[in-house]
Amino acid sequence: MDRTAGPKRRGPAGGLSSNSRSLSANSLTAGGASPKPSPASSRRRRQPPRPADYKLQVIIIGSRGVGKTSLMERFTDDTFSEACKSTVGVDFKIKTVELRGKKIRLQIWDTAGQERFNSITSAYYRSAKGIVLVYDITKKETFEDVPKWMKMIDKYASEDAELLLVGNKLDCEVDRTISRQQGEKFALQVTGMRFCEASAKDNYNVSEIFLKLVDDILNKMHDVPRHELSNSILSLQPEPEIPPELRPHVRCC
Ligand SMILES: Nc1nc2c(ncn2[C@@H]2O[C@H](COP(=O)(O)OP(=O)(O)OP(=O)(O)O)[C@@H](O)[C@H]2O)c(=O)[nH]1
Repeated sequence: MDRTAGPKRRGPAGGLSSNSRSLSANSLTAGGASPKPSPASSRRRRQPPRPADYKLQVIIIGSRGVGKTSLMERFTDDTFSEACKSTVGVDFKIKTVELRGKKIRLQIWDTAGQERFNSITSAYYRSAKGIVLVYDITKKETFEDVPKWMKMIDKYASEDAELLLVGNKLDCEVDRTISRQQGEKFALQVTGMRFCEASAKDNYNVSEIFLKLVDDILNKMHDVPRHELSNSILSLQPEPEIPPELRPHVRCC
């Protein structure tokens, strides 16, 4: 499969809300003096949480130290650590998001950037409905590695997987070595690939990355009525000016 040729896939928009996996109000015990709960509260307590309408898998790939784990943890737990702990093999976290009335259980696979784990991580590409390919805007070599990661995608991922290229560490603007235009230009060459810059540290565009990906994945699924998805507009934080020649083409989240 070669994604580097052919027409661009259409980019849907998405208006959405999200919520982390949390204790349901239904799990709280009823208070009050009576040891016997009222029929209404007893009904509430027994009610199981609404099951997810969809279960989706998303994988995060990219070179060592670009911030894959940080993006995942920022999205799932709203935490950030300055410590550099290399992922060994793969790790995952789950977050449930709500998108236009649909409950989606998102399983996010965080892969090791070190090449020696490629034989392990490649096994997780096939089932991913969405792929986030990350580079570090301050480290040229991580951007130069992007074609290598594209080869992994071409080899192991489903052709239907939604792709998003992310230039992370936008908070380190002074150390930037890869311009936004370079990232956009690369994404333009790949069929249907979106592009955005983000900062796991500053929590900039992080939830947008995952929610946009989910939105795109849902758009592809037949049983979601088109009219439910057509009005979605993802609220983005303002981004730097895009040169006019690139604006109409780039699918930016
Ligand atoms: N300034 C800044 N630092 C970041 C950002 N994201 C991650 N980092 C730092 O970059 C280092 C590597 O982050 P990780 O999330 O472990 O990177 P990774 O891509 O998961 O690394 P591997 O597991 O080795 O492939 C850590 O010290 C993070 O604190 C960011 O947005 N801004």
